[in-house]
Amino acid sequence: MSSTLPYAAERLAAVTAVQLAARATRQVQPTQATTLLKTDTSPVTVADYAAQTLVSQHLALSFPDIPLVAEEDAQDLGSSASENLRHQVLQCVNSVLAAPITNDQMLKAIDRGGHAGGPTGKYWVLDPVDGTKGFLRGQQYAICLALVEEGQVKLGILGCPRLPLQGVEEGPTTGSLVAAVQGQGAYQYPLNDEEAEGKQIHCAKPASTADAAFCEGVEAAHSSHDTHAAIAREARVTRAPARLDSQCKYAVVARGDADIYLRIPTRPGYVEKIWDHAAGALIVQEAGGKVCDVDGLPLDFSRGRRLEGNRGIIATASTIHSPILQATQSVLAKI
Ligand SMILES: Nc1ncnc2c1ncn2[C@@H]1O[C@H](COP(=O)(O)OS(=O)(=O)O)[C@@H](OP(=O)(O)O)[C@H]1O
Ligand SMILES: [Mg+2]
Repeated sequence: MSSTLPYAAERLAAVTAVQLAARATRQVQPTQATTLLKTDTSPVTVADYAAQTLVSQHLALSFPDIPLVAEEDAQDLGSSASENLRHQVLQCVNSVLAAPITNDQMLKAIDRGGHAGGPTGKYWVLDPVDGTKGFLRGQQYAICLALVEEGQVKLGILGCPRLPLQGVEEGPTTGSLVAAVQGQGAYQYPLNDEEAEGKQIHCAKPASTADAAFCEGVEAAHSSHDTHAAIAREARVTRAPARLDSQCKYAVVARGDADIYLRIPTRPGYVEKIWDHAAGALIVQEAGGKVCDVDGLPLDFSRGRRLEGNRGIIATASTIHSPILQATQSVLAKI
């Protein structure tokens, strides 16, 4: 891609950062990954901290003045009880760096991620290991990085180490990297193959919802499988859903391996985090798809670290967007 295109320098730095982080996470054995439970009881592992360190550090080299909104902070890692974990994270980080960093540099890099987000300026948005539960099960996860400017997502990268270049099935793979810049389309590459020619990807164009394939998260606590099934019945979707962790769901919709990603909240009160959606939503839109919340509103990334103005997520091929939104609203009206 020509270096004169808008956001070319940011894209290059972001892709390299994600590749570096993906290489580090691949060295962590999921079943033996040292894991902490955060205050919200969600898990965080050596891979999450290593990936956040590497992405934050790499971005700061080229763009020291662009702040970072990222999922993790170094508070738990800094405590004396976490010395063993801290040591493992530093080892993992330094195993992929030509010039090793120190413990203090690692903690500082992680804590660069505390930016508040919001409607003005430029900031990076990072989920270092999205789908941590999938990572721990040996299933899908993704390193997700976006650039937001004046509240709009301009750039999105998904590094998906366990996602084959085609299809939604698990299997031995070198992984996929999917990238989009606003107005420039969405592209896919083999993960970690810098030389490879990118392939432009597009959402499928199913003629009707009856031909459509939908996907959803694995964890029933993160979105309501029952409500998704009711929406599928209402919209006459006949195929069983594929279940995948992480923003790999956006990637498979963007390349036409699925047509619908539903994420309907299981309980009132959960507000989605911007790092769980920024990169993926742009990628689906740049592949020709549509993304909105259950009220049909565009996702508003300008409201801070969470999507304060939205409820749930619907990402679909554009040909079936309206019937899926209608079916969602009709089902939710009856609950
Ligand atoms: N209650 C609830 N509702 C909705 N979302 C929640 C909820 N709790 C957590 N999270 C966030 O879900 C992120 C993982 O999403 P997934 O799509 O991978 O979920 S699933 O496991 O496949 O169902 C996960 O991201 P990671 O922590 O990066 O894995 C969380 O940010
Ligand atoms: Mg996440």
